[in-house]
Amino acid sequence: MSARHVILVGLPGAGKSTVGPLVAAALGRPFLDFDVELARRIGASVPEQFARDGEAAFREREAVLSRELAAAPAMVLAPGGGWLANSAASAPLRPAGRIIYLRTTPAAALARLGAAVADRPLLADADDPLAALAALLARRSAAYETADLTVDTDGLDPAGVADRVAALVRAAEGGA
Ligand SMILES: Nc1ncnc2c1ncn2[C@@H]1O[C@H](COP(=O)(O)OP(=O)(O)OP(=O)(O)O)[C@@H](O)[C@H]1O
Ligand SMILES: O=C(O)C1=C[C@@H](O)[C@@H](O)[C@H](O)C1
Ligand SMILES: [Mg+2]
Repeated sequence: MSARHVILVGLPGAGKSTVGPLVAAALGRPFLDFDVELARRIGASVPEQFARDGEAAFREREAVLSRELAAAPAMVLAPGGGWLANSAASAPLRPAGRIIYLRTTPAAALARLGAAVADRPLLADADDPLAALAALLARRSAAYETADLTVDTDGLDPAGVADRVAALVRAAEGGA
């Protein structure tokens, strides 16, 4: 099979947007961040889209972008944290992708996010963001665990995570 998209999945704070460009540089492929691309297309940030148009509209936008990318040349992709559990979005892209789960605990994700929790609409209004992240993980972990490959990110810095992802992808592609 030809080279496939490398698709990073995991909780908010897993590091998809941070690690993605490093993986892309290591593999010599373009990088695309869904949240950034959708904000550019719609002309509104993700929190603005949630507030103005609702979550369902945002999820449909993720699905449209996924369908477009299914036929695109191989890239490194960072969808939003809810993409894999949104099967209308992830199913069309799955056959064209190698899915890598950046696994993290809710506590580590929250520590990484810090004040940026305010930019995550599913966490921003929670009385207890740690409990909200744990609830997201409980709902999504079965989907995340269907990834082709997993990297445990707690205790690794972004460069360390990117090195592991790039090495796993090279090994998988070399053996394909
Ligand atoms: N391995 C890591 N070690 C320490 N900090 C990290 C690590 N990965 C990411 N971070 C930091 O965590 C924060 C959140 O990372 P990032 O935005 O990449 O998460 P994300 O997975 O894209 O989340 P979302 O699903 O909300 O888009 C950033 O400040 C980033 O610098
Ligand atoms: O985990 C999620 O469902 C989300 C994560 C972010 O990347 C954004 O896509 C949005 O805040 C939703
Ligand atoms: Mg991100």
